[in-house]
Amino acid sequence: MGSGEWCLQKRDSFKSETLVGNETVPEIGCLSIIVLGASGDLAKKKTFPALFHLYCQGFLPPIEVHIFGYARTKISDDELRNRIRGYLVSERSASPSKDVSKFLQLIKYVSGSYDAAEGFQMLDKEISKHETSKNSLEGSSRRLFYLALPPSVYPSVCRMIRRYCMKKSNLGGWTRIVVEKPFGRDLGSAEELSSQIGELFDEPQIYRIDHYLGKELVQNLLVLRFANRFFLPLWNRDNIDNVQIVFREDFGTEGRGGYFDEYGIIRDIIQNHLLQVLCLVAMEKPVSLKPERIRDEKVKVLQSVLPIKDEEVVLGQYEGYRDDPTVPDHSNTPTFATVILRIHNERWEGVPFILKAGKALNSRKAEIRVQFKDVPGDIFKCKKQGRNEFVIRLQPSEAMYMKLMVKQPGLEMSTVQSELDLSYRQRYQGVTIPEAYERLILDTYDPCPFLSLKYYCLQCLPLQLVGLDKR
Ligand SMILES: NC(=O)C1=CN([C@@H]2O[C@H](COP(=O)(O)OP(=O)(O)OC[C@H]3O[C@@H](n4cnc5c(N)ncnc54)[C@H](OP(=O)(O)O)[C@@H]3O)[C@@H](O)[C@H]2O)C=CC1
Ligand SMILES: O=C1O[C@H](COP(=O)(O)O)[C@@H](O)[C@H](O)[C@H]1O
Repeated sequence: MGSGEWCLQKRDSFKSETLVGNETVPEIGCLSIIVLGASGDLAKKKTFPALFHLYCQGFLPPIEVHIFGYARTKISDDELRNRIRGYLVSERSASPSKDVSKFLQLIKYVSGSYDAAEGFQMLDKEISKHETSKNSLEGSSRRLFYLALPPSVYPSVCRMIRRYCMKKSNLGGWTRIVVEKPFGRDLGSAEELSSQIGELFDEPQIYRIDHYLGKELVQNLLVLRFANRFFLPLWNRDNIDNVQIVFREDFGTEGRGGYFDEYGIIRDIIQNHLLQVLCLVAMEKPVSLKPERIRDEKVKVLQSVLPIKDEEVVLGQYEGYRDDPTVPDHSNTPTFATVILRIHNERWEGVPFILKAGKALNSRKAEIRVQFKDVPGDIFKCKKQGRNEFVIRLQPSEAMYMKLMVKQPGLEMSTVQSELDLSYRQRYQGVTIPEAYERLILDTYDPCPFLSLKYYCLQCLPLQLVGLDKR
């Protein structure tokens, strides 16, 4: 590759193998992806678009794949297709409108409740019909159930899947379930949920996902921290003054009040997305990239977090939140929160980790801002111009930049703050960065050979560990 040219390494699809007893069996059966909660926000904005991107790249060959939507809302196949059509945009498609139409034809919709046999029996019938039409051998079919639903219905949905939608899997087939955050409301409910799901499915069948772990620059954190000599000696309390991890969104609940009001911004964003990022910023080097080893280091960070002080929490609710018809009139659910976490260990003692998240703010941004301490003995008197900062912008427009002091070009010896800027759009021109959900979903049915399975699907982080469960 010549200098200045960059490309995104393309990942080849390959035929996975699955372990049946002591033998590995190739996965040859057809694949059904079932999106439960297909009428919802996540399904429309993230799940179906991610499936579309995978389709455009050849990771969902129509010859072996079918997609099902399931929810209570009574709509036809075409109505579901029309709801999601506008969200299907792919820079990787040579003929977008043709691809959209072909992709939408792969989708079938089944309506039913989340706790009654009838709907799931109907769903099973439709999936089986598709498997038969693809001549999939009994025992070889793969079924991926994606729960784009509030966690309150996970247990009943899992019971229904277990009872009515499981098939033999002795010829390389499998049934997997994907569950979203927030995983319960607090430690007690998370543990209860875990044991309820654990009674129905084996651990390798369960994927608990947090899509922030699939974002390009969150993925980059491990590389950045542990493959660069110059960050190693600086990444500690001697040099870092504070770390800010910020999520801002410029829209409100938009009809999702039924889900959001039950959880609030802390459970929706801070406990999962921002804590996962905090763990990657603060943890020690794991002994390998195995998911269990990364999890071990994250848990150590969380166990070192001190109970949060009331005076280090700010909560708020945006004006107009209660005007959303899906939000109860007297709700006091926070839509904004700032929380300071303090990690009581050798590396981070005294360094505040400031976590901020808010909906309906004036801009959309997610970033990590590492602020360094002032230089001791400042002979240039440049403190007022700002400190060194290292910023990792997760979105929009992925970038990393370092704010640093330089000499103002010219005859005088004066200082000015400038930036070393690695903006991805500029640096990796022509490269399309995958959406977080693309990676996550692909890994649930076609694990990457270079990374361990479940790399992105780490255990949930209990709220109680950091005392967030009381809010
Ligand atoms: N939206 C997003 O951007 C993201 C969401 N998530 C997670 O995905 C999950 C779903 O989120 P989202 O799609 O936004 O939520 P929605 O509020 O849109 O709910 C999804 C669907 O679930 C059904 N539903 C909603 N509330 C209830 C309820 N109380 N009981 C039973 N069914 C209900 C509805 O379908 P019907 O009535 O037709 O059955 C709805 O269309 C959540 O756990 C969320 O944290 C994760 C990442 C991003
Ligand atoms: O998990 C969630 O994330 C989305 C924001 O995701 P992003 O990738 O667009 O940053 C948020 O809107 C939603 O409330 C929450 O459930």
